[in-house]
Amino acid sequence: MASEHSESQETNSTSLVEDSLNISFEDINYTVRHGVLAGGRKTILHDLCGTFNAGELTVIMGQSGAGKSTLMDILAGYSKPTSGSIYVNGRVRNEKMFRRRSCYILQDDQVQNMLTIQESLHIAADLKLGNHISGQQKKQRIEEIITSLGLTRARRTRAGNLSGGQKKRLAIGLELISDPPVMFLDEPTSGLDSSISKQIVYLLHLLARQGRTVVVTMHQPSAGLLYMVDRIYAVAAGRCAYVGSVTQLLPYLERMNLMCPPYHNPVDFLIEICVENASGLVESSNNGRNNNWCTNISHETDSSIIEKSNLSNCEEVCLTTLPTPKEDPTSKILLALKSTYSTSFCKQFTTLTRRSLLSMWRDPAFTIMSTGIHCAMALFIGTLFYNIGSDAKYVRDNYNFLYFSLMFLMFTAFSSVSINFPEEIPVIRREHFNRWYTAGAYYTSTVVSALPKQTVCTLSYAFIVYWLTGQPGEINRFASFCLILLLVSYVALCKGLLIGSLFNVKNGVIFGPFFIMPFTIFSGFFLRYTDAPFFIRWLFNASFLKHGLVGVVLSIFGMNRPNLVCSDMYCHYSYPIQFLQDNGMVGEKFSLAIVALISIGLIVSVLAFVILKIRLKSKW
Ligand SMILES: Nc1ncnc2c1ncn2[C@@H]1O[C@H](COP(=O)(O)OP(=O)(O)OP(=O)(O)O)[C@@H](O)[C@H]1O
Repeated sequence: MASEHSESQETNSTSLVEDSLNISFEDINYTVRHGVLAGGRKTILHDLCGTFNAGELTVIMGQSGAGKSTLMDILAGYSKPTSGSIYVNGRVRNEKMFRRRSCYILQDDQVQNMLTIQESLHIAADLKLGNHISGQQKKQRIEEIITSLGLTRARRTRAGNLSGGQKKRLAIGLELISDPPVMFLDEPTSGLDSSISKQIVYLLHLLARQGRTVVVTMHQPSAGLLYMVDRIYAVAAGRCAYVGSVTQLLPYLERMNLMCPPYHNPVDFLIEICVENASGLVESSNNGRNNNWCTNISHETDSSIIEKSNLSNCEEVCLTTLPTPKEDPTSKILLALKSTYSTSFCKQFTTLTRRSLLSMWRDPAFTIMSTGIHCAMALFIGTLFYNIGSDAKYVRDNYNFLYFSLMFLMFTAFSSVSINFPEEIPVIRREHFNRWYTAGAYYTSTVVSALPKQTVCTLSYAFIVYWLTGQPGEINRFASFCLILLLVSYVALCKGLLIGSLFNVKNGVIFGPFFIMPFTIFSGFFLRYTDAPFFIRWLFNASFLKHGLVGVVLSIFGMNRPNLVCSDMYCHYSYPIQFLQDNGMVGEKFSLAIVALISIGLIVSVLAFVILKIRLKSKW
């Protein structure tokens, strides 16, 4: 096969003019580390070869653990093979170019639950088509997709309320916006009943018939689906057991004296006998090189397929209005762009922020609950420390109140993001891989759209407690107090994003406190900076809570605050300067606390972004 392929790199110009992309691969090996300490390696794919053509629906099938998803990941460009080559129309694949012409719909595909089908498609069109396609054309494209995928009646239904089949169709529709000629789908029918599975496979069959190369993995396609499948690629323990048409499968097996019982699904039979006859099958298929059994690919008419597969319920899926890639200029307009992404960073950022805010607006329960909790806690704390602010007798209590406020805001901001953010990762992974937006645009929009809620919650809390605890009625002190609380909650929010980027929800809940608790120890509240051993003092400077505590204490007791009234015989802290001195804060500066908080916030944000980027690149 190698000789058939030109070794020249696939050039941009050739990709631009080609509407159909045939994919072939040669000697694909994939090895992973097996046991970090043992240093062993495990080979998952062994010298796999094969060809998947445009205009055909190819199903990669095999037992669980055979290596289907691994092969699919490699073909889609999601992971790199350890060795081997992939060709597009006979030329070595240019990965960057290929990713612009293909899409990958993952198994755990998730959509934005709070948005309706129509809104999701509009956002996808804004991100994937940008300003290169006019508003009118975008609208027309969305209408075509909605009609073709049979989603007209559900167009105003939120994705979270859609059935499994409708959700899958929406996921496919979102990628069809930019009309990629190559589509990869990992287990598109998993979790769906047989009638919905038929609908999905019929849709994929029609998409293939329009000239696309459609490759899907399926554990074990049922007999009812096989009429719509053009090519089967059976994987057995990382090797190819059969490549060819459905109709040729039985003759292929019979030639090897493997007789499928009458009325038995040949695919089920192949899967059953795969293990014990693996070596013979792999030899016979020449590990995917033997294309003799592909000659009879039927290309049956739609009416005969509908009849044979009993597709009466599926008439709603009908691609009559969707133009074929040949007729549709969208893909070519997008390919002519120099950049990998169709839209600028700004456009991606504004569209993603709009989407986040819209989702938040649609699901106000979380925002209302958060604000409610902040207000309720503020009332409780305000009542507990009622009117202590101007009395020298309660300076210690006031200090405790200030520290508690920082801790409360830190934990609420941290946990709200560290729990919510990991749930978004599967959506971001798909959209980012399919070049909707850069990781930077997504990350920036996430931070920016989280700020309004955090600001409202923090200011509600600050306003209530400041007033109830009877702090000085000076606008600049109140403003400084609010500013510090806001900055502390923003830094905690960024730390939440960092943990959310690193861990899933479960591990985030377990490990999150380990990441945040050390900052409480080095805040200066439990152990004063001046009392700490010399070699750990730097940890105080790295603790945002220390700078937060300095900031709030200075805003209440610093800035030349006059002496406090004493309601007792003797008050040790009638002179605010005395309190600052005892807590080692005399030399501290409010402006430095602000600078330190902003710097720590920026460092944590950058770290969270880098981790998110790494996570999106890897499968972790
Ligand atoms: N990173 C890895 N480390 C160790 N083993 C791995 C790794 N990735 C995949 N495997 C193993 O490789 C084999 C093939 O995995 P793959 O997910 O491709 O199978 P599959 O055919 O798609 O299975 P399923 O139908 O259950 O999804 C499995 O045995 C899996 O455990």
